[in-house]
Amino acid sequence: MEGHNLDQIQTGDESQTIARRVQRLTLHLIAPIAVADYSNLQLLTCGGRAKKLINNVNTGALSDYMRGKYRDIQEKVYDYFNTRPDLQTPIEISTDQHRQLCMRQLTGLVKEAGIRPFRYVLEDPAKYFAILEAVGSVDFSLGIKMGVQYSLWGGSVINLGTKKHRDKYFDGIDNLEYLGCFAMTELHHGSNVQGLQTVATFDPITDEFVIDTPNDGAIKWWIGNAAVHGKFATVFAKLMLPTHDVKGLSDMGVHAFIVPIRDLRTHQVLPGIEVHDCGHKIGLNGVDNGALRFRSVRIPRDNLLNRFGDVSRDGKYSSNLPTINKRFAATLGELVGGRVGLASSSVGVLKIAVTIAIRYSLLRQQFGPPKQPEISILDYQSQQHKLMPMLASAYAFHFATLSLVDKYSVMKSSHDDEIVGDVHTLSAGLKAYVTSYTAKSLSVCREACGGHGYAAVNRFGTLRNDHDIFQTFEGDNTVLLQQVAADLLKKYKEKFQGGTLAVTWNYLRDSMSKYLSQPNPVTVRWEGEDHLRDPQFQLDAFRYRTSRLLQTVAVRLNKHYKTLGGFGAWNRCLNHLLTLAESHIESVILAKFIEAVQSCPEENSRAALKLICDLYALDRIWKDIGTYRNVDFVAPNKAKAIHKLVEYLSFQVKNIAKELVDAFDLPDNVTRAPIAMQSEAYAQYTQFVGFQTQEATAANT
Ligand SMILES: Cc1cc2nc3c(=O)[nH]c(=O)nc-3n(C[C@H](O)[C@H](O)[C@H](O)COP(=O)(O)OP(=O)(O)OC[C@H]3O[C@@H](n4cnc5c(N)ncnc54)[C@H](O)[C@@H]3O)c2cc1C
Repeated sequence: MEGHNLDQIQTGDESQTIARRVQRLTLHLIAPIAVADYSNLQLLTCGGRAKKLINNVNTGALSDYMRGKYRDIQEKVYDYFNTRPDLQTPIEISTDQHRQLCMRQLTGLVKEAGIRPFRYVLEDPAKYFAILEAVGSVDFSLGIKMGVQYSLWGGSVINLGTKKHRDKYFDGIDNLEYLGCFAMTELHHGSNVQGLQTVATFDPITDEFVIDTPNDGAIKWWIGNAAVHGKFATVFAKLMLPTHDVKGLSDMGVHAFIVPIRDLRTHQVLPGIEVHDCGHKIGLNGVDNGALRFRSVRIPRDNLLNRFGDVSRDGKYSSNLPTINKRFAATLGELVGGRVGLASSSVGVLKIAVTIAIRYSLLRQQFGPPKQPEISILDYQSQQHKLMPMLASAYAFHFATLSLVDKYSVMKSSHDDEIVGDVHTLSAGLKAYVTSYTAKSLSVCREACGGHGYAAVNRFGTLRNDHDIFQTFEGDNTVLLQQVAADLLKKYKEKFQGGTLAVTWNYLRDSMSKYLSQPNPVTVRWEGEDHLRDPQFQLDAFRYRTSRLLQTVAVRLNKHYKTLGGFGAWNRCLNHLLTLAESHIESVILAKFIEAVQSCPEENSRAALKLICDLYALDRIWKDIGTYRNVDFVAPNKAKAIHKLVEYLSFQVKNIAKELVDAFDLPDNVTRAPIAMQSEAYAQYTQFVGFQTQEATAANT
């Protein structure tokens, strides 16, 4: 690293200076306390460009730009829990107590604070997601319990059902009288929903469905709210209709049914239903996940959620959708809201973690030049390298998920087919990409805070454990990314057959030929800062990579198809397909970030956003520099210039890191880690473990 910076210094007497510096730098490694000349090191790090530093950020203006239109309701959530210390989750708590506390938190939110999220699931999804993010920052178990109640159980009733279901269940779901579950996953089948085995057989004599678990592999597993609190479950099962042929029954595919599981008055589990507790988990222990087995459980025909398919009194099936696959896609399609919520909540987790790590890194001092004060650990290039691209990513994801939420809201009101398709793919991709990134970053943040990052009170343990499963539920990330890749391939095929392309993927239509031609031998060598910081260059680089990946995987799939068939060919190219999906999602994120920079009305905030957007883009290019070099998109000199610029931008961002995390506008009662308090952090930390304040100690002696 240092050698690379030293390249900038040319000739002559300076070589001796360089030698001395190298010696000092080496000494620094052996005996850190003996570092001689930090200011020189700083200059080397910045490549002498300190004059261009952005030194001030208008935090208020930036925060206003970021906060979106639903910050007020988030503040209402924060304020409510701030005034109710009895509802705050202690660091150490048993599973049973945590579940009860989580239930009291949810009841308090709805009945005492008067925040009724359910109506927003349909009417104003953006407001619903804003509440979800705020509630998650109180306790992620609470966020998930609320999500199970309103997006999963409630969402399935209103999105998969019809007016009669809405009329009957809306109020009870809204006021928590009808606590419910979403029972899709089984012991043997999670990702492969079409493999579900639970059956719902229509009995024309009694006009009922009979729900059965045919074998132990079909036990509903992991069902939130089932172990303790749920009264109802939306159960996903194969709808079987009696026929008059030899088969006797016809499988109409997976449908959703409302099944009461506990008595509304006594809370006893109803006959024919067996419930067991999935037990203590790695995280989210405030949520009571359970397993359900059904033995000839009878429910009225009306309990079929019949928006996409219905059964008449005489046992005739009807649907506007012609095939099982189309009905299945429509059913699952209504559930994408959960993914949108997880993607934006995951950004909320990332913001909290980055805020704690950066505030502490600014406070914490270790080592320094001889006879000079110690320096903040954020002044170390390595700490900047860990945290500054992460801060830039938190901003990038913020704008990308805001735009996803907006698009989802439009989809809910317009039902426009093109937007529906776009939201499905985008929600799958962003959920997968953002949650994977956040999960990895939580460990980096913990490590960046050293030993104090390991204290449970400083939050990284809970954040990491609670968030980890975001990568799996609402669709396993690896499976979701394949949906993105499949969609890109579909669009690619359409392009070459002359079809139109959906909005988000427009760049494929506009630029495929440009990106698939050989890179210009002159521009691959351009290394000037203005060029590298030009959004057009950055977007071109991202899209070039995606287009190449898309074209090469299409060729490979085609080749393997002949010998391996569709499934085998897909599996042979799977890693390639996943890289393609991630690359595409990164392009979408960057495009949204660039748009957000350009739309920012206040100059000072725009400059700060431009800086972190450049860092986001160039850091991603640098992380994948092997690919860019392999295809000669960048020449060696340009690769080196990108690396230098990433370090320089990280250094610049470091100078405004405090303001950038302040602009997230997360109050201390949300971040909560004593080491990240905005004042007296060390004092708050020492008091947490039991030491008195210095004033109190003095008064007692
Ligand atoms: C805490 C918690 C709460 C939950 N809450 C609910 C709930 O309320 N209701 C509900 O119905 N479900 C719930 N679930 C279940 C959750 O939705 C499933 O766990 C999830 O869908 C993944 O399914 P799976 O566990 O069967 O994993 P699997 O599908 O078995 O995946 C295991 C591994 O195999 C890989 N894999 C699978 N298929 C492929 C493929 N095609 N290509 C490449 N790799 C593949 C995956 O990437 C993964 O690494 C919950 C789970 C947990 C842990």
